[in-house]
Amino acid sequence: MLGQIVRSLGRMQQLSNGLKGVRLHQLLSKETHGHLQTSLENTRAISTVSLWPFSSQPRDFSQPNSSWSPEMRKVYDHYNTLCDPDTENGEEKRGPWRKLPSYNRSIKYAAGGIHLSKLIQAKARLFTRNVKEQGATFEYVVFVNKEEKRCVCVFQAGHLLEGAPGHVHGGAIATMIDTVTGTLAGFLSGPIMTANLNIDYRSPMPLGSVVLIHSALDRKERRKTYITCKVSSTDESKLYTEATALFVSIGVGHLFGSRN
Ligand SMILES: CCCCCCCCCC(=O)SCCNC(=O)CCNC(=O)[C@H](O)C(C)(C)COP(=O)(O)OP(=O)(O)OC[C@H]1O[C@@H](n2cnc3c(N)ncnc32)[C@H](O)[C@@H]1OP(=O)(O)O
Repeated sequence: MLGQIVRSLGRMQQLSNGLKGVRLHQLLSKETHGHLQTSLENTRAISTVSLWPFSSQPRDFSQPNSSWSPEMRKVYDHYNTLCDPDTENGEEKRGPWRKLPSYNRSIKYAAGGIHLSKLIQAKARLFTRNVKEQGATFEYVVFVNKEEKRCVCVFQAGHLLEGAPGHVHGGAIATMIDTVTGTLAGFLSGPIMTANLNIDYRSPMPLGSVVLIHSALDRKERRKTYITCKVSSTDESKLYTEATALFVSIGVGHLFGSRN
């Protein structure tokens, strides 16, 4: 068995060596190459979150899927259109809005530090993206406006997030607030951790709701990034939750027990 694995690895190595120097378009059909090229171009535009340390192509969980309600899709389309480039005098100009991709794993080894077993490291998944059934928990997509230092998340709360009967669990709402404010803080300040989160729950959020989570930079002070957050209905007539969050910038060693 072990011998078989070693031989397979050897064959893969030979194949990989043989492929060196071969261009991508020589390996793929014209159409596949075109799709890949477009998706690479879209990914390149997103500066801080595009480094993917794994060998396989990751799935972007923030793409529309069949569980999305018409309301979720409509708001997504609205913000997605803001990300489209404008053409002026035949020249493409990009506005300040970007859609951020969303994967189900964080950066290898930063998932929990070197003290975790290889098995746990391999199985670790992002909390908000760890249920396979589409629409059951957190369906969301984040759009960021770099110039205005703010972002908006369109969030559809699934049936497995129940807290009070028929309504979304406060911890699930806190999770989304931490995720969205943390995404913005990370986008603006690089590696950070949540130091403080204050939440005011203003009205109960029915399960299945589609809501907007607006986050904005309040201020930066040395290593501290302060973010404000409001959760409302998509027409912004109903306020569900308000929050403030503090993120502290960390060095690479922080998650490994070192202060450097
Ligand atoms: C790709 C998907 C993206 C999803 C984004 C998800 C984001 C989610 C992020 C998280 O949920 S992280 C998990 C929850 N957070 C933690 O586990 C953090 C645990 N706490 C720590 O690791 C440390 O306490 C922390 C990094 C927050 C700060 O420790 P440090 O030793 O680096 O900082 P230090 O104590 O020297 O404080 C630095 C500054 O922050 C201030 N500070 C620290 N903790 C504070 C606090 N809790 N409240 C108020 N201020 C605080 C502190 O007073 C000081 O202010 P000054 O610069 O003015 O002196």
